[in-house]
Amino acid sequence: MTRTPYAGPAVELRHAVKTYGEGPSAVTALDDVSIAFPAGSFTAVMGPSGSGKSSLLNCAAGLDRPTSGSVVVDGVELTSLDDRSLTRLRRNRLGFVFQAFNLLPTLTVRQNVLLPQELGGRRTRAGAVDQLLERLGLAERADHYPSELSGGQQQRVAIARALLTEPAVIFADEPTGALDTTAAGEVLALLRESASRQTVVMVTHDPVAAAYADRVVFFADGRIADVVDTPGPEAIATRLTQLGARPAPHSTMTGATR
Ligand SMILES: Nc1ncnc2c1ncn2[C@@H]1O[C@H](COP(=O)(O)OP(=O)(O)OP(=O)(O)O)[C@@H](O)[C@H]1O
Repeated sequence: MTRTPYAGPAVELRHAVKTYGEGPSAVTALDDVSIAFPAGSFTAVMGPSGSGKSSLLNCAAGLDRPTSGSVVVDGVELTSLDDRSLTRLRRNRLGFVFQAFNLLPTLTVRQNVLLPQELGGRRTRAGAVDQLLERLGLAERADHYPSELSGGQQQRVAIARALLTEPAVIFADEPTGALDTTAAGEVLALLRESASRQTVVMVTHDPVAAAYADRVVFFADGRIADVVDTPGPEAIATRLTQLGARPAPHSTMTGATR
């Protein structure tokens, strides 16, 4: 079946509200949030701890459902999908990269990259994994195990795994949180490069990491406090401090930016 390309934003939240709990102890993590992530863009989401970044990511990626409002991903209204269809859309159209690389230690690099496809019972085009590993500088590592790789290499394997299905959107949650400055720079450059084909939405506490994005969305108290196009790390750090965030413990502010 051919799919008509969808011309709208890759991800859009409309009046999204996310409330945890009920009554007086209820917490509003997303307070009427409307935002669109254009196709092919790279957006960093920042804000103080508890400001709603993970809630945004989880709702935008269909890992959680908003209490009210709507989420449209790649032209599909997520709130209208049952759990099975949502899982299928996540598998086929979305990629995920987390701080913990989430690789299986008993599988090689190649097997780790292929695992989601195989679990989903799908075939992979011959040569697709090798091409991807080549592109990500991992060609020599295809038959190695995660314990034989550096942190940066492991995260690149996780990115290869996320890219294999050529998803519409990559959601990254603190992808450089466990990496040193050099490895973080390599991973961020890869995400940047991917953003020409995929849309990337990345939650980070690190102003240097955020400076790789096309724009930074700042959250405070469950609302969007600011959206800034291509700010530098210093401007990002200043805005974060104004919003009440403490400096990130693992910030790579001392390292080079793009
Ligand atoms: N499952 C949950 N149950 C109850 N409250 C929750 C739950 N998840 C998040 N919250 C609350 O919702 C608010 C927003 O949380 P969220 O995790 O989205 O923030 P965050 O910006 O990602 O924070 P951090 O930077 O610390 O990860 C916080 O007050 C948090 O305590």
